[in-house]
Amino acid sequence: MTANGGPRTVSKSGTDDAEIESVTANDVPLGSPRISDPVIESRDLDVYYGDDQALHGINMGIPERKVTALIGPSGCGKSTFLRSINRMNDLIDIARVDGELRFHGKNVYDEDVDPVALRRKIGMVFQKPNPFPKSIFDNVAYGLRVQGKDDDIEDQVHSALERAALLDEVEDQLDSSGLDLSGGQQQRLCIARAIATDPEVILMDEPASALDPVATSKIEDLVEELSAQYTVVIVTHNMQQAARISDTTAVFLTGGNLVEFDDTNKIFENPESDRVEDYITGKFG
Ligand SMILES: Nc1ncnc2c1ncn2[C@@H]1O[C@H](COP(=O)(O)OP(=O)(O)OP(=O)(O)O)[C@@H](O)[C@H]1O
Repeated sequence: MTANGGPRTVSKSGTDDAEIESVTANDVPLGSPRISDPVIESRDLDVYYGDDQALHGINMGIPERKVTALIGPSGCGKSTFLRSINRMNDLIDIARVDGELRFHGKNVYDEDVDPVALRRKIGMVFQKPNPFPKSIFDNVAYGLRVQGKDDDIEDQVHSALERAALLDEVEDQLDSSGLDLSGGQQQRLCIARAIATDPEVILMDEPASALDPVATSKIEDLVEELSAQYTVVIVTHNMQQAARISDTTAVFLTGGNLVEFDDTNKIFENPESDRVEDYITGKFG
């Protein structure tokens, strides 16, 4: 489990000036592995809800085709950061973003970026499975039809269900309602829906927190498999889950600060920050 380019430690005390210079943003979290060509990069990202600042100067590069976990205590801004990646915060009237969030080097907050087109490239799966009240087939076909990509739709739906590790269980009931599936199956259906239109990035906000242990384990296996093809960014409250499935881990702490970001093994075995160590070992949070 290594980030692209391997784990490279840059401490805030500044032992490697060249490395710090290469980060044009003002401040980097502890750790900060060198990631060549990150698919997503936040630079001095601040997010406000009205007068309240939820995120402070987040600087982070997310490696391509890896699983990056966002962890930290409740209210520290994990979901806010996740939503800032595909501009879902635009849907919250009082939310405001400063700084940059780059996707392949382009700031997604530039005026010429269409958030709907952006969300086709950066899909999202939510905490509570939210299939449409339609058949299993139509759930997966929905985005393809909206985008006019309905050639070979049968094949595309089958392929998405297969990649979401659901096809074997639903092959004979594609016309049944998606709402009749179990919670775990519904979540995999939502993942199939998200990947059917072939995004590059999948954002997941605690996708297994509403599921039982067996369904959770299936989602975890699936997340690892998906990272062969997609960049996955996942918010989780479950530290064992982050340790099991992610390659890199970002630790946010109370107040909306990204304190440490590194190779997952490093975060869990030998974090730089005492506060992160206290959090990981369950002393608070
Ligand atoms: N829609 C909103 N309107 C106003 N404030 C919000 C909104 N969403 C989040 N916040 C505030 O922003 C801060 C960060 O919340 P966020 O949900 O991003 O944290 P989180 O780390 O994901 O929390 P949790 O683990 O509990 O889901 C919190 O103080 C929260 O109250």
